[in-house]
Amino acid sequence: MVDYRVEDQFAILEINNPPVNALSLHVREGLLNGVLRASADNNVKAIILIGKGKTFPSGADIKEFSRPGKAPWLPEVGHTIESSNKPVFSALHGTALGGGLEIALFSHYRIAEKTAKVGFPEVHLGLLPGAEGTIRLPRLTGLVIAMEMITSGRQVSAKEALKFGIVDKVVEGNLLKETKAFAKSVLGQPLEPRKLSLCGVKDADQVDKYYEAALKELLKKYRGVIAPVSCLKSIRGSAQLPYKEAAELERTLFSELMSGAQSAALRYSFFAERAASRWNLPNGASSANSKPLTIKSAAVIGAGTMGSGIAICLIRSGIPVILVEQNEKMLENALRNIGYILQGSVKLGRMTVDQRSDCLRILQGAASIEKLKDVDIVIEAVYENLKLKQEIFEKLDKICKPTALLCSNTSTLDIDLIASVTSKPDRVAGTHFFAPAYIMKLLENIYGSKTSPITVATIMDLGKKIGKISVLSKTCDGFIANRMNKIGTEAAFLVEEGALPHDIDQVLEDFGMPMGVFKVSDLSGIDIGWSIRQEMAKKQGITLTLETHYVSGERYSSLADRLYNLGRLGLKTGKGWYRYNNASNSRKPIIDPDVTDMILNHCEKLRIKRRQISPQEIIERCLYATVNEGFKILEEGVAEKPEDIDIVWQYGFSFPRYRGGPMFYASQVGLKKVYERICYYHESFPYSKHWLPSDLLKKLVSHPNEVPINLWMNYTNSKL
Ligand SMILES: CCCCCCCCCCCCCC(=O)CC(=O)SCCNC(=O)CCNC(=O)[C@H](O)C(C)(C)COP(=O)(O)OP(=O)(O)OC[C@H]1O[C@@H](n2cnc3c(N)ncnc32)[C@H](O)[C@@H]1OP(=O)(O)O
Ligand SMILES: NC(=O)C1=CN([C@@H]2O[C@H](COP(=O)(O)OP(=O)(O)OC[C@H]3O[C@@H](n4cnc5c(N)ncnc54)[C@H](O)[C@@H]3O)[C@@H](O)[C@H]2O)C=CC1
Repeated sequence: MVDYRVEDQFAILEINNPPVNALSLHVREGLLNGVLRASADNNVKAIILIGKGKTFPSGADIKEFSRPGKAPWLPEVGHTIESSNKPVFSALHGTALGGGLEIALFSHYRIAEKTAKVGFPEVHLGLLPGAEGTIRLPRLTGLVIAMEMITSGRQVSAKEALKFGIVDKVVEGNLLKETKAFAKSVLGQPLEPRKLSLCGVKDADQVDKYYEAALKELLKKYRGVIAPVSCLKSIRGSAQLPYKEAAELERTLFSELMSGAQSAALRYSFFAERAASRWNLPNGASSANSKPLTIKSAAVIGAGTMGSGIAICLIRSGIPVILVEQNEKMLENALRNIGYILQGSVKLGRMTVDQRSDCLRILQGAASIEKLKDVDIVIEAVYENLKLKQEIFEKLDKICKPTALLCSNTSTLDIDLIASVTSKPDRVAGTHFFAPAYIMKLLENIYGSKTSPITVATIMDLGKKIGKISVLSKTCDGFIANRMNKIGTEAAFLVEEGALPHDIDQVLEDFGMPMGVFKVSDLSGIDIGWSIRQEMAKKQGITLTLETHYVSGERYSSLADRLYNLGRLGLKTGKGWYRYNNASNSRKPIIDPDVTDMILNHCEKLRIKRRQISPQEIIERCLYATVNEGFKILEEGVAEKPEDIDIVWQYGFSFPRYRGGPMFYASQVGLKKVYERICYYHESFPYSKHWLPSDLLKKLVSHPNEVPINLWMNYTNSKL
């Protein structure tokens, strides 16, 4: 794991632990033994630590954090490095992160290859750099930069690291050769001034001021997240306490974070995200054995909200797009709108003026689909209407080249029904983007019964290329995301039973959702849900009234229909579940007594006796109903593994990452407890079929050994 050799009186300790040279136990042992051996060898003048392959160590081995660890610990390795009688040089390339950067900070000198990046990403894992990173970095950079780098987890370039004083030299070419050359130039100089444990923090007298300012920012930016604040406390300790005591404080804070629920969820999320990019189809095809096609050109049909956003995602990644609308006028409007959106990105500093021009240069409009014969992929984003989509796919089947992939952005429709009108159903799939498509990171890809592995591999790969997190779902009504989301339904029932919209929103926001469900509904428009419900009723041959309380034996809430009838369509009309001060263009929701009156009237008419509802019930009703559906989705193979579901929720619905996702959350509460509450709610609400307990969940609770391994979370010890 650490190769030891002596060259030109340099002991070279080459860390070899692919893929990212994580500091696993054997690497720590190798470093410790290597430094001791070199220190005792009279033929060695200096020691060089370097990574083999693509990087210097990118951190501690996160997998080791979930099991009891073993000494030597990183701080012990670090102090052995610092107290060596020979100068130690860390030669950085790739990504020197976390524990990797800490090892470098224990070294006496740091040389970075020009393209290297350094940083402390621990905060993203709900941790702090616990091998004295919070004590050492401020000694090099001063407090402000250390606070910013450690609480944000930002990686900085070699050039910036040089400016901040983190590295001593930036080199080009052969890193080892350049490090030796640098080493020769400083050999013989005293080591004491190079030992950070002996240095002070230069702006220590300003610590209270910097701490207060940073804390204020953090509390605003990372509501409910604890690691950034712990990072800050530890950095404050670095300035206020003697080195040893500061290190002890850091250790205490690190242990608190490590044993806490937030870090467990964030570490799970790190691996879950990577696991979601791996997929297996029932026919044995998988991400490991299927190669994607290269997508060099694309077409998007329908330039409304979604189509325009999808086109932006593609052109931003350099993929030329033909955007198709119904007529020239609509096309012109859409192209102008895309120009404005990109202009907004320039204003926000997300792209340059030149990049915007490059994007627009590869965007072409068309008012007919006849022009699509040469494109590699078509993404259809017209209205959510099966007949219309089938007509379009039938035409595309005739016009497009035989190798072209034909994809739909449908949010609910069965991909098999869309594919059935084509002669090449193996080339048909769903590519479900989330609104706004040019911002939201999730791409939920959907395969039908005939979709080929190449098609799946290509859309999963395309997602990655355009900067999305791709997750694969089998086709079904609503796929993973929309099928599982029971929050809105249960929230409306809770309002009928006694809660008020702002009570529910507050509880969901306190849980960590960025916005409560009623605020989201106002933002997207009350009319959107209304049209979906009307369409559904039409399909079933039902007429919905304001008194409708059951539809086909299922409980139904007409509260939102009442809002629609009152013209309260949400933010756009200045009134919805909340009121908005449109005169001042404010998007701030204001609690509206008229809505409370409307709710009370509704309940009176339907003879619903209202009662006090606790925050606990709100969370249980909204989340456990969702979790129950999640288990049904797993059972049916719609999602292959729980990690896929949690990643869909994190990136599609902004579920707080520090809670892992609904499935992880349920595992932390305890599946047995969740199951019991689901059974209780099923008994209480027999007319809501989403409370019918999932068989898989029942089995996990009663006969866990009979459940296939992929239906367990791999990266956590789920509690029963
Ligand atoms: C008696 C008791 C006494 C107790 C005393 C205890 C004292 C203990 C003190 C310990 C202090 C430790 C302090 C510390 O500083 C902690 C850390 O260092 S935490 C880790 C910080 N580093 C990171 O968070 C980096 C995470 N990785 C990345 O950001 C990216 O992987 C990276 C940029 C490095 C590379 O990206 P890319 O090329 O895109 O590759 P992938 O992301 O796909 O990764 C490839 C592969 O590698 C796995 N992996 C990556 N990083 C790690 C890691 N740090 N540990 C383990 N595995 C890692 C990743 O999961 C991928 O594998 P898959 O199989 O695909 O999942
Ligand atoms: N709006 C949302 O939040 C999301 C919507 N979706 C799905 O995306 C699809 C599109 O939705 P939106 O963009 O919201 O709808 P939209 O109404 O904003 O846009 C649809 C566009 O399709 C165009 N169109 C209709 N028939 C056409 C044809 N024959 N040829 C070319 N263009 C045609 C319309 O002129 C319109 O501009 C739907 O299937 C929807 O379910 C998916 C995810 C989120």
